[in-house]
Amino acid sequence: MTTLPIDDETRSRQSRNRNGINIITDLRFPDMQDLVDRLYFNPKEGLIWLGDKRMMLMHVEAFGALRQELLESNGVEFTRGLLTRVGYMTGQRDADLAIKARGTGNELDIAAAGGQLHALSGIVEVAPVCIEFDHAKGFKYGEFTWKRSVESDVHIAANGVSTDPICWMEVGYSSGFMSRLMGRRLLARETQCQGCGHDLCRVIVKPVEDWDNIEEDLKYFQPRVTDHRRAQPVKPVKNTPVKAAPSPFGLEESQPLVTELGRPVGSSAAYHITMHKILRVAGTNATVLLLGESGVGKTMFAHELHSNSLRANTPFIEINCAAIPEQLIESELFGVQRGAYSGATDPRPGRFEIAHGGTIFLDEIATLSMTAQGKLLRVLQSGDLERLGSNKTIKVDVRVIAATNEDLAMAVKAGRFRSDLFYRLNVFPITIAPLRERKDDLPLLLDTVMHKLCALHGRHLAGVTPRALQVILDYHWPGNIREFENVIERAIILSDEGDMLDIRHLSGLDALGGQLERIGTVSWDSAPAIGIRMPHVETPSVGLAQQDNASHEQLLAVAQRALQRGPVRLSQIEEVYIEVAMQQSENNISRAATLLGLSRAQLDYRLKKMSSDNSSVTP
Ligand SMILES: Nc1ncnc2c1ncn2[C@@H]1O[C@H](COP(=O)(O)OP(=O)(O)OP(=O)(O)O)[C@@H](O)[C@H]1O
Repeated sequence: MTTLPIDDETRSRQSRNRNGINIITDLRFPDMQDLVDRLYFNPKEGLIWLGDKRMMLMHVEAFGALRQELLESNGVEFTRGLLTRVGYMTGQRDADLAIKARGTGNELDIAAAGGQLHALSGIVEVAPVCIEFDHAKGFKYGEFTWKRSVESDVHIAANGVSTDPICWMEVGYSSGFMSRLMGRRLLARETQCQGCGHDLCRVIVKPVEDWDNIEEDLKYFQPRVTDHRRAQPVKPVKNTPVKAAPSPFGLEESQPLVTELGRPVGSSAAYHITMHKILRVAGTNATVLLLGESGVGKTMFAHELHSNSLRANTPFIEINCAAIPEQLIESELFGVQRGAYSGATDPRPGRFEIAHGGTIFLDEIATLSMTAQGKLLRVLQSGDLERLGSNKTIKVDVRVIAATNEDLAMAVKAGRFRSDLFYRLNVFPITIAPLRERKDDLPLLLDTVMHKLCALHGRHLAGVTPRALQVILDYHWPGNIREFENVIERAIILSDEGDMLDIRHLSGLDALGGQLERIGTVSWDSAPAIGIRMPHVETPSVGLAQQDNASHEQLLAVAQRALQRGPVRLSQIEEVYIEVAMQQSENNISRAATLLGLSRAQLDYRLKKMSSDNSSVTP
């Protein structure tokens, strides 16, 4: 892609290079007229737009009153969490606008748009202090000062000087903006704050893994910890469960955040809406119906619901109705009396009895036989069941969570599902959006899944290359999070110890229809790309992304001409690129490897292979 000329102000920055870390100081933001030009007022129709997003003007006093009421009625933790997440979401939206507005400029200008849009929205005046990036790993450190933050002003006006930093929404904004821009989890922290009486606020942004005690900050990005206020028990569960299984995802607030890896994560609006619904219904005894495509996380959310319920310390019994043969499903769910059929030599409790006092999760509910549907309806209505072959009624107290990826209303119409059961189950439906509609979750998911799977496979990876990130963020993930986990797991296994996870490791995506969109990276002047994602920019395709000056059309033309002349060996193309990279880097293997997006060891291996292949064909 083309790089716009750097304006005078940006050029005035000082750049030092130390141990592969580029430190840029004396930064000044570029002219922001391009951003101002995207602010439209249409007072006649009551509309304000910033880019393609509708905005609103709000009195700072009104915001202050709202914030104060939240603080007084819900406490600091709740208010901080809420404002952090509102800020995070706004930052993500502004990052999209920054990419659209400055997509053809250099990366520093795109990043600067965050501070400028924050100021344009009247929230805070931002000044950059220092930015560092690592040649191998990308963005490493950013330091900014803030003046006149809206939150410090309203906080001081209402409460006086605070002992702790209080620009929660602004911190959320910076974290959201930078995470969206870099395609990985970055976190902003206020190290000094005007709300505490300092001259100005000072903010540091770093990758999540480079901060200590990160759990303290991260909990505000998830609604569950701060928003969770359990309802009082509707009625105490009296009976001891038949077989108590410890809940794998218990959510006592005193529990360490280590459980984070086994619990849902996300930062998209759709994710937050789902979590809010889960938490709202968790404290009741209502039956819940989880809807959504395969692999979106229905099972995981069912666990989350149980863990947040009054039954958290009671059994959570999970049953996949589709995995059990039709003739066995009734005995499995409701139990068997001795002699109910030949072979039933012992009486056996069903899953409902085992779940007594706890929760049963019926996955793939649409596959239940009509008889089983009838029995399930009875349990839901009266809590009564009879084991197969028995007349004795057993009373159970079980909360039911059901899930399906089918349209149950259609199944009712087709006569495959009882309408009375459908209405009974549909008391509180929660639809979980597919991953393609909540791409904001991807950086957080990638981070979580990488940590989990690297630990599982004993691999230590240096990170993810910008171009691989771009593919991950732009792919439409038809198999949702399950597919995402599989692709990342395969990629981790294919990577060598110490590698950066790269496009060549993402093999599963090609197999799924080759739906990769065009990708590309932009350069930070002549330094390696720091990973800003450019989803809508027409740039060279996979494997050619490093050649930021070649247009896609030019490369297509070369490929077309070559193939018209006859068959082409892909390995030959690879060799040609390696040769050119070696020439351009004057045979410096490390520099050539950087040009090709490879590690030094990988290029070294290829060079040796090329030379042994060539010597074996030379007479
Ligand atoms: N929000 C999330 N955060 C982290 N991991 C997730 C999230 N949602 C789902 N996963 C992971 O994705 C995988 C698929 O999730 P899950 O089995 O819950 O999907 P599902 O909708 O129940 O699928 P199916 O309909 O096929 O039963 C699991 O490994 C789960 O751990």
